[in-house]
Amino acid sequence: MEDLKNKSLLRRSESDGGFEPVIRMDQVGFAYSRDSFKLNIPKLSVGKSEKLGITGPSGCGKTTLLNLISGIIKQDSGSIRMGDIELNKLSSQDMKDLRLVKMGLIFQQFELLEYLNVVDNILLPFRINPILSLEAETRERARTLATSMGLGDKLKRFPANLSQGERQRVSVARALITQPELLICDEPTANLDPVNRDHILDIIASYCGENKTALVMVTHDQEILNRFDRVQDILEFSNYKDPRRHE
Ligand SMILES: Nc1ncnc2c1ncn2[C@@H]1O[C@H](COP(=O)(O)OP(=O)(O)OP(=O)(O)O)[C@@H](O)[C@H]1O
Repeated sequence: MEDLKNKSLLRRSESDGGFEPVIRMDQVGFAYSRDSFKLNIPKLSVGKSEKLGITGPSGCGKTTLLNLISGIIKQDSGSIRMGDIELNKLSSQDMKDLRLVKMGLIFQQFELLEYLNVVDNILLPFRINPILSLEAETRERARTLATSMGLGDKLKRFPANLSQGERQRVSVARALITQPELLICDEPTANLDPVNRDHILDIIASYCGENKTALVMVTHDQEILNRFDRVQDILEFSNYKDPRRHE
């Protein structure tokens, strides 16, 4: 994708005033196979600076939704757009590039590389794809980001020598180092104690607030959902039958 290679898509539009959706789904249908679990999403969008919480019972399709938004899987029908880019029209390489440049992903498992130290784990997006060039300024930014997350004295440590909360802070910094327009989080604090949970959520919220980054986060935790502008229960969009509900 030439635009991405020229990095013109790296720039944010200043004219969108925050109302233009960063991601927009229309009439999206998805099934892993016939006669199985299905998602049907008439409309769902997330605007610049908006914080959308995603919830619903286990198995109702929350991770599937995140995988659709991040282009890891393709919908069967309908459209998913990021700005004016229709995701399913991209080749798989262009989709990977788009994901790398415009999206930050944070998961429940921290997914750090054990043989890289804190700074090099944060810089991973720059190491795996030539469309992002690793400059001295980026390295400095990684150090500053890590320091702002309380990792300033651990920049050269390897993941094995970090606590759970520290590991997740590294993975948050790695998701933010590319200055994404959209941050996608799948239960990012599920493996953390309440103190570390609140610390990570505060870091994410303040980053998104300062940078007008759109946030989509899956969580079961009602306390976390209270922090969001909007909450969407994915059960509404899926044919999943919740065993806890009696007809
Ligand atoms: N690769 C796959 N192939 C077939 N079915 C799948 C696949 N991945 C998930 N499913 C099914 O799709 C449904 C939705 O799964 P998904 O992981 O999106 O749910 P979830 O709401 O994120 O669940 P949890 O809260 O337990 O993580 C489930 O019924 C699951 O069994």
